[in-house]
Amino acid sequence: MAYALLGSFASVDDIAKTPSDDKETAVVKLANRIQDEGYDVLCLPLTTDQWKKRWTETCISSLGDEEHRDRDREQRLADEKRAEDWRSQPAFQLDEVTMTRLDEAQGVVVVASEWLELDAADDWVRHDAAIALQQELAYAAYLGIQSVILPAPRSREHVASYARIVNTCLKSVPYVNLAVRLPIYDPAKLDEGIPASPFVLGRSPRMPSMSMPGTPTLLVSDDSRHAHNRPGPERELNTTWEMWDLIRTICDYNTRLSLALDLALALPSTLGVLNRWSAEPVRHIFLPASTFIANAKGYPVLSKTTQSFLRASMTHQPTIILSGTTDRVHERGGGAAYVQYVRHLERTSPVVRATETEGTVEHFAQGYQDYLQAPLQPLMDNLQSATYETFERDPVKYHQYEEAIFCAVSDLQDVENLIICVAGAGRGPLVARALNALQRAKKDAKIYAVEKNPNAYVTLQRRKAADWGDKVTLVYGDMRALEVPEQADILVSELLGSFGDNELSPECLDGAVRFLKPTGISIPCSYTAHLAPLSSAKLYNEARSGATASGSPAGLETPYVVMLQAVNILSGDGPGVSGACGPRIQECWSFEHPRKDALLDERGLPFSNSHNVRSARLKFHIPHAGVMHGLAGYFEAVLYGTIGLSIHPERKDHVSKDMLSWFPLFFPFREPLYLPSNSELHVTIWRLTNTRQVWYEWHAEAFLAVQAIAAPGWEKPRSSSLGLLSATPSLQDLSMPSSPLIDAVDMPFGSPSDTAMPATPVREPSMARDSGHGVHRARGEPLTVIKIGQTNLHNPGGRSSWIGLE
Ligand SMILES: C[S@@+](CC[C@H](N)C(=O)[O-])C[C@H]1O[C@@H](n2cnc3c(N)ncnc32)[C@H](O)[C@@H]1O
Repeated sequence: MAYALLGSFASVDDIAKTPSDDKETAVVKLANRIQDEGYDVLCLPLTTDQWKKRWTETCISSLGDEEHRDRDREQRLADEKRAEDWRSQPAFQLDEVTMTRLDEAQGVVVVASEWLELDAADDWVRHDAAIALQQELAYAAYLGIQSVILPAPRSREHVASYARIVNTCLKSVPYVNLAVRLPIYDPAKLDEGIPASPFVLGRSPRMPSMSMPGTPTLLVSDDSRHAHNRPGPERELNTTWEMWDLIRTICDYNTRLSLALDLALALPSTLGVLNRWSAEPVRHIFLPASTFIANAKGYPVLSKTTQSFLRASMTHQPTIILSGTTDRVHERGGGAAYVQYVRHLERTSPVVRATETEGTVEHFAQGYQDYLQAPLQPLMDNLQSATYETFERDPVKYHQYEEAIFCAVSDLQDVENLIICVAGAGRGPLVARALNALQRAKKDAKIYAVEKNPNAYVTLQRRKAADWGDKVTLVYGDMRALEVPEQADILVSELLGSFGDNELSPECLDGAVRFLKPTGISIPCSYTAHLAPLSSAKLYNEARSGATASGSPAGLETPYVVMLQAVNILSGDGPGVSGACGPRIQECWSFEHPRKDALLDERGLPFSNSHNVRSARLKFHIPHAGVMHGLAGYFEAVLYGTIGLSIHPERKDHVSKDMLSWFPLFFPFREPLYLPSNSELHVTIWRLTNTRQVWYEWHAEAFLAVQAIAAPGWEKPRSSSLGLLSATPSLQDLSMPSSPLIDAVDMPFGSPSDTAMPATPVREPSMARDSGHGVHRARGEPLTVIKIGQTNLHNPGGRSSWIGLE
């Protein structure tokens, strides 16, 4: 099965060089030829150099710059009239477009005129570029083209203008998918002495030729050309991503807007930063032949980082667009070598391998990746037979249970008349596993199987009649209310949800523990909920579409079960700016069984559910800037001894590899929360309850460390008893902050330094990085932590989502 489509880029020259005849145009011939060469998709520019020439003459030459100031007035008026005519009725001439027929346009990906500067500093250039882009998109829509790659943004300064134009285009061309072309980063900016591209700073007349899709260069800020302000790689990488984040935010996360990542330049080895693209809608990847290096035999291969990146990108099922493959950039292999190599990367991608290997979660979950499902409510609802059947397909979960029962039974060698109670038996798989374990341990026991689902109870009766006989006694009813004739030595249950307690295992086992002898064993004996901050534009959009459809925030205040794929966990291991951060994925709370602490009534039941209320406040270190769309929830359970169940991403393979039964939980945020590099995230989550329901509420705050530099106008005290202060900075001393959000930071208060002075945004070069593990102070420069953002309180009072106790 192919995960990626392979695209071949044909330039205007390629089209011109391909002879056409009455039956087939050059474009149709090229499309057929590339299919024979193993490609799936033809990618080509929509317009020709004639269009660029006319647009440049019309819109740039008429601007009246130095060169044209001397022309006579009449000529200038005529030029301006021509431009106005075009603006009021934009249309192409025949030779300005590469395609005119529907058969040419079928299935192609087109590149809009890459020389259009939608983020030009000049208002007129920008205005006319916007009209030109709309004209191109309208023409693409006329031909039924579904995918258009937009000209790349080039200026951080004017990217909002770029985004505004793209948003207008998304509204005016309703059916075309647009992709923003973006290099992952621009190493030229790190290389002092290399002048910024004339393409970036200059106006359109000096634009490069369109024979190849030129790799766009980003203009971070004009200051970046000065050595002392040069951005580090992290900032450079952040800038391209932040541009994308701004564009998609201005376009309100439009699902027709995606990314065309440009891999023309060698990738940095900072893989942690590259992970962020996994949470973004990467639909196309540009891969020119020049990106490849030659191996020892002269064949084209990619650098290790690019290989890993491409392999990981297969989750997006992107169209990988190769260009220049016939230009003999490499000695050996010819054009076919590039195609074979990319297909090899696809085959050896871990995600592709996992998906194609039977028995893995990835194989089992095909079609469910990033698909939001409402969690089961097995207490309130009666499950369908098909749902039980899906559970029963997981060999790992039942194997773990059998091992746990086997070990517990073996440890109870001395107990006579052993009794096992399976609470919530469903269709009976745990009963069958308990019988297996007993046989293996050469022990006899009486088994009680308790089930409240009347329909599953019929299946249990059938199995008792056919397989189990007198060894098993069935008890129909709710374990919180019924009585069993005798107490058990081992209580087996599987009432766990993706977050451990979210299918009300604690509440149900409060009732079932009455069936257990005081010395008895509960399998599971404990379970723990875990959380991690998550970025995923896809999940946010999915949850939001539910909320928009219903007109209430419910969709964004409901935890979902979801097989996570196009996501990025934003946290990293490390102490963070406060020094108090926990690991990348953190424990929230635990439940233990049998529990010893609850006060019980005469029937052995707790008086209220207050003992099952929980809360957690977690601090996460955020090494790389990202947008948080919610929290990923996981659980781990100890069944018995060292035997457990885990969906914790870092431990599941050690504890219960290839277990299929649980996908993680996703707690969405109503609004995305921007987290700058080296920030700190504080998450508070509560498990709350009343007599009828259990629900979660969640909230997050973001903090950033800044150095205590005085605000402009503040004067350094002549002698500071605190001894903390650096010299009063001038305004020029404050270089551009690494994130636009830092500009919006208020003066802090309540921090130790605020008695002496307010803090202002930090000067980035003095914020030393601890190899991605937090920020430490540069000598003599104090850090203060300021709050930079927060979310709403989600699901207050369980207004949008809850789990029913009745
Ligand atoms: C997640 S299913 C597990 C079923 C089975 N043990 C298995 O592993 O396939 C949980 C089962 O517990 C039952 N259940 C949930 N709460 C219960 C309660 N309070 N009393 C009795 N049965 C309950 C449900 O009807 C369901 O059959």
